[in-house]
Amino acid sequence: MSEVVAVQQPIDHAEYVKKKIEVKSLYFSYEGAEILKNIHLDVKEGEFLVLMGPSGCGKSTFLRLIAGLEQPDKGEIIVNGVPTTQKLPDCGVVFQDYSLFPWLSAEENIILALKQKLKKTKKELKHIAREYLGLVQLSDAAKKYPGQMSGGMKQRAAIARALAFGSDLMLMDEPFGALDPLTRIHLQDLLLQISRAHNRTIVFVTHDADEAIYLADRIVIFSLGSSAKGAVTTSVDVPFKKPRNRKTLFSSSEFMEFREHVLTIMNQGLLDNLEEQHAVGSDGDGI
Ligand SMILES: Nc1ncnc2c1ncn2[C@@H]1O[C@H](COP(=O)(O)OP(=O)(O)OP(=O)(O)O)[C@@H](O)[C@H]1O
Repeated sequence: MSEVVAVQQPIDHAEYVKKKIEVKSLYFSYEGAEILKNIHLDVKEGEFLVLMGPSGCGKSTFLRLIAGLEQPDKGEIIVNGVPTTQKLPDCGVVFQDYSLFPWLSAEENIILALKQKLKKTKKELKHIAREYLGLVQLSDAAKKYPGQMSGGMKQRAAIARALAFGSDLMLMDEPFGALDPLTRIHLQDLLLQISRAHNRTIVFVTHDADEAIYLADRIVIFSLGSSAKGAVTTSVDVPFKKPRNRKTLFSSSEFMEFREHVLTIMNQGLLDNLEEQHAVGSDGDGI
């Protein structure tokens, strides 16, 4: 039995654990197509929650709703006890398009974000920006503009900005997708370290099952419903104690079994969806 693998549940379900995010009976549609239907989800303070699921099932939309960038058709999202309709939550975000201002350098992009929040001199803000660019191994690119950076560099600059922003809630949409494997490992460990040291709550989207299991306290799997139905979610607690040793974890039979379990839930969702589409097709106009 490997030393990092634990069979008992690591998540504290005691009542005093504070809820960071409460999603209550959430419905959301784009142009009449229901994307999310009746989603209920609580995220605890300090929890590392990973969202998985096939492309197009609504994971990014769900993050945008939590950030208050979209509003629910029905239901509500409460962050720190306040509905997102009343107040935009204080959160650091990394979205797939990086959202860097093209006319500002990597460093200036971070300084601009910090300026809105921290009462510090330009020199102090620059110092913080440099510190976080260093953490994501981008010190040499501080003066570069987004147009002069690769996809992976822009992604790291956006991560540095979100980390520097210092919010205790981070919403991250496939933040490591464009990175080479070594940089990805480095940033996974950096994120885990920061989340533990500062008790940050993280909601993180990935398509990579290994990354999900290594990082998460809990994985929520989104499955595509039929277009009339909206996505459904399944929540799975990750049964391995933190901090995790990557090598020991990935070589354990418990990890392989759990990975299989997660992938089975994902595949089942896809198969159910295909069957539903087939059933709808055969009831239709008999093509
Ligand atoms: N601004 C928009 N207007 C209309 N439809 C949209 C818009 N944004 C997303 N959609 C649709 O909503 C659905 C969910 O998209 P979303 O980006 O949330 O999925 P996702 O699970 O994050 O996908 P991926 O894994 O590919 O990033 C898709 O069918 C998409 O086409």
